[in-house]
Amino acid sequence: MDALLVVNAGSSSLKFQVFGIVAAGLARQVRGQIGGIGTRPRLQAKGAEGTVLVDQSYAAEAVRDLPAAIAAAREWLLTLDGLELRAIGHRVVHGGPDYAQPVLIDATVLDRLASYQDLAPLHQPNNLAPIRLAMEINPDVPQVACFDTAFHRGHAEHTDCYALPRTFYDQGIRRYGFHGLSYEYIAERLREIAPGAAGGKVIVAHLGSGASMCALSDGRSIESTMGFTALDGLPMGTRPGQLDPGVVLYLISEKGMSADAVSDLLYHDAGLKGLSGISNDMRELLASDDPRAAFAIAHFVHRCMLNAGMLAAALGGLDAFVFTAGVGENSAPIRARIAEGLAWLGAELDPTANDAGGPLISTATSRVALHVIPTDEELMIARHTLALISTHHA
Ligand SMILES: Nc1ncnc2c1ncn2[C@@H]1O[C@H](COP(=O)(O)OP(=O)(O)O)[C@@H](O)[C@H]1O
Ligand SMILES: CC(=O)OP(=O)(O)O
Ligand SMILES: [Mg+2]
Repeated sequence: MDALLVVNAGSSSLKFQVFGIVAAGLARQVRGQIGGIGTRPRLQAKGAEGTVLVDQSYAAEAVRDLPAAIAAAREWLLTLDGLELRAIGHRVVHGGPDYAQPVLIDATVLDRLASYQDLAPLHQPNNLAPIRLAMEINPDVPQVACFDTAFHRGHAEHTDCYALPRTFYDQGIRRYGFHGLSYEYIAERLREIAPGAAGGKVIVAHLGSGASMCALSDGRSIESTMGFTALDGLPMGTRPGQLDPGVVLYLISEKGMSADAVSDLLYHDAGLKGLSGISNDMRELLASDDPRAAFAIAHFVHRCMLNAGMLAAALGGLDAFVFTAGVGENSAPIRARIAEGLAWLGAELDPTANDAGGPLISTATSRVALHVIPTDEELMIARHTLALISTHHA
């Protein structure tokens, strides 16, 4: 069967899917991930009918980082039979000022994407490594890059800029926003499951190891909590979210930290991990009775509530609020606490529906509909990849 492989390297997970290319379009064959990288690594994959193909846990040291996860996933994928690889679609977190659409990758494109490495150090190297590997091993298989930033590129310029002299904007120092493939997928799903709200004012909260929110107006992104890099906005597993830039200046000039040391702090040792001193993994914090875990969670919920208010202002109201990604899809207690912070906007949680995981978790009288929608960045990537290789070969 002709097949398309999709690779999505996140900050704590490597997700992958294999699709058959059939007359009707795409037929999912495998959906898998290695999650809990560096904490509780676990390779899981399911087949077309949801049958478990593999479920294997590793010691934390065995899959310490994304490159190790890529190697482990590759080893497992090579055991699959009967698939003729026709294309590979990749999530590439940063598309910089150049890419507002998915692109077929060649050496020139790859060089340009590598030049954004410092703008997404947690992701871009891990997004590009499998591209280079596949170019070496299968140079004839076309590869497509799909960007987290692309969905936000329609933002109005006055929302997309920092209040810096104009020349900085022209140099590409802008509020790009991320998780765009997830938001694009949710906007599509909303049109199917809640067409009324989909045409209105919606906030989508992508709460995973990386976390952000997006304001959707009639299905288009008009604002996001992330900016130039994926450090801004909400607190995350190991990133602080919004931070006064004065803190960075102070650490360098007064505390003698090098730029590398500050970068390490902001990408690897801050966020839930830094604040709790326990873990970057929300599951471990929820399970802990250490007060520092509760403190980190309280901070996370507080910042989610504040950022939701900001995006509601950008939209001029709110019709629906969507929870997605690892925490948003799986944690009823976190959803409940964030929903409490949306009560002033007219959101009313249905606790039974929330505990059952949704999909609709608001009461019948709630003025704001609350949804849980599992995201599928890989499906979005597969569609873009198929569309690009089809036009390219036509
Ligand atoms: N049942 C759960 N309760 C709370 N948090 C969860 C649960 N399941 C997964 N998570 C959180 O989701 C995170 C992973 O989300 P995911 O969207 O896959 O992240 P990423 O793509 O950024 O690596 C984990 O770090 C974990 O904290
Ligand atoms: C951009 C980003 O933070 O991605 P992830 O949530 O997959 O780490
Ligand atoms: Mg992710």
